[in-house]
Order: sequence, then C-alpha cells, then structure tokens
Amino acid sequence: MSKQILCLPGDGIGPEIVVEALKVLDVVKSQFDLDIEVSEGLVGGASLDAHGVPLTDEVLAVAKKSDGILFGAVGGPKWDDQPMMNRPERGLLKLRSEMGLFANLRPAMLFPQLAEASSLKHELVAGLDILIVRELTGGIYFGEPRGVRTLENGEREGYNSYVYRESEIKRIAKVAFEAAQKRGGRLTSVDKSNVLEVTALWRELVTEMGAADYSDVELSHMYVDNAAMQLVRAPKQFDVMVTGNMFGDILSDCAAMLTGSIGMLPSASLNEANQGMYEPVHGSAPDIAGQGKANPLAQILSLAMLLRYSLGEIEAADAIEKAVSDVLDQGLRTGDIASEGCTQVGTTEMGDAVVKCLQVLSS
Ligand SMILES: NC(=O)C1=CN([C@@H]2O[C@H](COP(=O)(O)OP(=O)(O)OC[C@H]3O[C@@H](n4cnc5c(N)ncnc54)[C@H](O)[C@@H]3O)[C@@H](O)[C@H]2O)C=CC1
Ligand SMILES: CC(C)CC(=O)C(=O)O
Ligand SMILES: [Mg+2]
Repeated sequence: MSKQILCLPGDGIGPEIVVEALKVLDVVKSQFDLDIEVSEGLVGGASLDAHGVPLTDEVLAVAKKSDGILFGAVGGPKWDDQPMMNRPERGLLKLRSEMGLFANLRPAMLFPQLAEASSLKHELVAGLDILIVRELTGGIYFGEPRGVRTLENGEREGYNSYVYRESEIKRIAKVAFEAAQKRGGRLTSVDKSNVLEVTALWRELVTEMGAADYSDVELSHMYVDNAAMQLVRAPKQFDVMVTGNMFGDILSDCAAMLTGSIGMLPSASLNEANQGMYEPVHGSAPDIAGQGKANPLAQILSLAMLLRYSLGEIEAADAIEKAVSDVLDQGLRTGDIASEGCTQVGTTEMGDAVVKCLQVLSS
C-alpha cells in the first residue's frame, strides 16, 4: 500500500520552500522506487482566508491518517490582528496537540562548508552537532488558565500558566535519554528550577530517571539563562539538550545561527505512535516572502527527516542529505548563508541544484 504524505505549505515563504522539497521528493521516489502519494491541504493564514479557521477538521483528519506530514510555516502581518485563538499559529499548535506530537527533535549541526556563515568563530563551531529535544505539547504555550482580564482598578492583566504533569516530563525525558544513548552519551536538561516550581519538578524527575535507568548517560542540569549564554560561548560542550516548550523554542532559534542560518535547521515532531510532522525551525519570514530569496534547505532536510523517521527510507534520506552537502560544496548559497567567493542563488535555483546533485549521485 502507498504511504501517504500530507503536505501543508502554509503562509509566507512556506509554499515557496515546500515546492522545492516536493521536487526533491519526486526525484527520490523514482530513484528509490518509493510508493508514496502526496496530498496537499491548507493551514494557517491560507486556511483562515479560505475557511475562517486556521485548521479545518477535514485537514486534521487527513493529518491523523497520514504516514508523515511535511509542514512549511504559518503566520504573517495580514493576520496579526486576529484573536489569539484564531491566529494562523493556532493551526500549527492544534496539529501538534491533537496529534500528540510531544517530542520535537531539533538537530543543529554545522555543515563544514558553512563555517564562514556562522555568527561564531570557526574554532567554536567546527564539528558542531547538537540535538535539542523540545517538549512540544505542554508548558506555557498550552497551560490553562490563560487570557487577559480586567482588574478592579480597571487595569488589564495578561496571564498564562506554565504547567507540566509528571507524565509529560517523564516521556520527553525518556526520548532525550535514549537519544543521548545513541549519540555522545551526554544530556543537559535545561530549566529555571531556581525560580519556577514547575521546572523544579522537571529537574527532580529528570535526576531520578537518570539515576534509576540511564546511568550510562552523563546527565547535567543548566538554568536556561546560562544555557543561552553557553550556546554562544562554547556550543560544542552540548550533545543532547532537553527542555520545555518555550525554552526549546527560543534556544533552538539561537542554536540555528551557530550553523549559519535559521534557513538550515529542520525538525521532527513525533508522537507515541511514531507519527511525525516535519518542518523547518524558522517561521514564514514575511520580510522576504514572494521574493524568491528564501533558503529551502531546512525544508528539504525536513523531508529527509520524514523519510528517515516516519517511512524508514534511510537510503533516500541519506541521499538527500548528501545532495545538500554537495550543493554547498559547489559554492551555491542563498542570501542568508552567502559568503565571499560563493555563488548567490535564489530559492528555485537552490532546489534545482539539490535535484541535480541527486541525479548525479544515482547516475
Ligand atoms: N513554525 C512556524 O510556522 C513558525 C511561524 N512563525 C511565524 O512566522 C512569522 C514571522 O516570524 P519571525 O519572528 O519573523 O520569524 P521567522 O523565522 O519567520 O524569520 C526570522 C528571520 O529569519 C529569516 N528567515 C527565516 N527563514 C528563512 C529562510 N528559509 N531563508 C532565509 N531567511 C530566513 C527571515 O527573513 C527573518 O529575517 C510570524 O507570523 C510568526 O508567528 C514563527 C516561527 C515558527
Ligand atoms: C507556534 C509557533 C509559531 C511556535 C514556534 O515559534 C516554533 O514552534 O518554533
Ligand atoms: Mg520558533
């Protein structure tokens, strides 16, 4: 039976970069004889414009049945005055929570060819390979109660709730410990346990699990403010980092710049049944949307993660990652990773170059 991929391009640069990933998928389908059917749906602002909601029940139902979801990005100034619960970003948050996609894997590795593009000195980032494991369906992004209320003196007060249950902490910690076992054997748990009870519980449980079940993993703890500083001071000290939803969101954008650009970082969001949604770490980049400038490599690398994790097509995933590396070897760069002596290209040319490298690899 064919594997089903649901493609949700979204808004801004989303559709521009998803098109490039789909070109790459077409090539690997024929090269590796993959039986994959792709369907497409609306999400975010595109869905709001068409249906009045950022995610329809129909699209959610297809997502739940698919073998993998390739997601672009959502949001943009056009929809910024929507009520919070109807913003484009809600479409993404609803997909994550309704599908239970609690484990967000955000690898930040430096392609050696991009050392020049990193905002840090070469010696600080050479060989960089970090995995950020971010809890994705809990924490302050989902906690209740939330809202804006009017106090007795007429002043308005905004509030959100930072909540984690033991079971939520334990299941993301398990993913992170197991990832560390398969990698360099080191795990840093990032929290703010000196201030927030919820993350004091986080630290207590992670410590207990480390001692009881993962004595082979070298566990350390770090406060999130220090972790942000350490990421730009000496990022290679990290192997796997595990943290909550909001801290992971922020730290992964920070880690992106170590690799040259946020346009390089893919991600996988997995649930307990190992269903997955795959998307770049970046957003819809309204400042460059429609200009043919966006870097499609994070999206293309997200497709490689989909093939690897959800479809088990390791050879196809390896081929895509090799093709991306070959394109960088050729000196091709979109504006965000441009450096002296390289050839600057647009979104389409970058996608075409990956396709060409795949074709050369198989000939
Ligand atoms: N997963 C998602 O769909 C996400 C959506 N957003 C939404 O995206 C919109 C814009 O948010 P921002 O804070 O500006 O973050 P952003 O990640 O969209 O953009 C930040 C900066 O990075 C650049 N950039 C991002 N992706 C790039 C790429 N592939 N190639 C070259 N440059 C790239 C942008 O041009 C911009 O200067 C907002 O509506 C926000 O809510 C933000 C983050 C994640
Ligand atoms: C809902 C998204 C806009 C949150 C985000 O920035 C992300 O997941 O990276
Ligand atoms: Mg983010």
